[in-house]
Amino acid sequence: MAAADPPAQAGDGFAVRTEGLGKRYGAQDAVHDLDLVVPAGAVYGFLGPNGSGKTTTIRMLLGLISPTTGRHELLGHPMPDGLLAALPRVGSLVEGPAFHPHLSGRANLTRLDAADQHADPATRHTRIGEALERVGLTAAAGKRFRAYSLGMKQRLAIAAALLAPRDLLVLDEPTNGLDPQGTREIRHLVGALAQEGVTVLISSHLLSEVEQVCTHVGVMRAGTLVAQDSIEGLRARQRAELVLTTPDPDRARVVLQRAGVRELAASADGLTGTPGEQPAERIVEALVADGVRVRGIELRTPKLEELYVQLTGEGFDVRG
Ligand SMILES: Nc1ncnc2c1ncn2[C@@H]1O[C@H](COP(=O)(O)OP(=O)(O)OP(=O)(O)O)[C@@H](O)[C@H]1O
Repeated sequence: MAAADPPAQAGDGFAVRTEGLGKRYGAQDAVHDLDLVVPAGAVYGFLGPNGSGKTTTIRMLLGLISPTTGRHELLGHPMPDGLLAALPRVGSLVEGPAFHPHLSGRANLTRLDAADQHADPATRHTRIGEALERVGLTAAAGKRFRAYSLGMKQRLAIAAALLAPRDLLVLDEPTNGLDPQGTREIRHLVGALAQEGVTVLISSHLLSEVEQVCTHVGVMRAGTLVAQDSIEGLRARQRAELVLTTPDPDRARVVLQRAGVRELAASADGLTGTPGEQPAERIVEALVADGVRVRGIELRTPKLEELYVQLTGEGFDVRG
């Protein structure tokens, strides 16, 4: 599969690139002026609350619906003209293939593979065996589809998307409705595919489900892309906060200002502020040297989740 078949060169190193892409339904902009950039080789977490426009975007990217505005490229091919050239290298899980409940996982894949006019019947058995192996369904291959857990069903759908070698895999909410174990399995699978050089675009309304596996994220809010960056880039935007607990806030304020701490604000039991270059231990030294009684000091880096809540204006569901 993709391991033995190196990814074709995506255009300028981008698997997906959109410019001013938009979709209007009546008076509603479901997606507005979208400039999405998915570097080749990335695992791109496409995040946003329900209804923020992720599925509409994915459907436009895959040519399932026509954009109202803008343009986009898929694996370097301008759409829609390059659809036939790009699509064979793109696997997707959007609505999911229709599986037959009474047939086994293997038999379902055989039906799908047989329906693909580009698939060589001579290598079908091997191809299906490899796809099942890849998603960890070899042992359950003979089980009827209806007896599969939701996680197994999702993995079978990914196996179906992997029947041909792919450079790009687009997964729309693949962890939706899965238990933590099923979610971990999908994450593990995405990580393994990325290791093989497959670019993955994975949408989710749950940051916590994709954060560990993503190299890049894009955040949608009400049809607009409100942030797009590498995970490191996003983390770098996070400003640490200094939280000082002291019964001497006035004196502490003077010392902290001198130590380069900005945006000082009174809290119930001390002060908070944004630290400058000085490390925490130097700040403590300075406070103690000036007779400030330090009951507690903490340098807190907000979690990425908090940034997303700010960006989307509403909380993501966070599974505990
Ligand atoms: N065919 C359609 N006709 C009219 N409105 C639509 C259509 N498809 C989507 N929308 C609207 O566009 C907006 C974006 O929907 P979309 O499904 O893309 O969001 P999403 O981020 O994928 O959310 P979810 O996770 O719930 O699927 C929503 O307000 C939705 O109601």
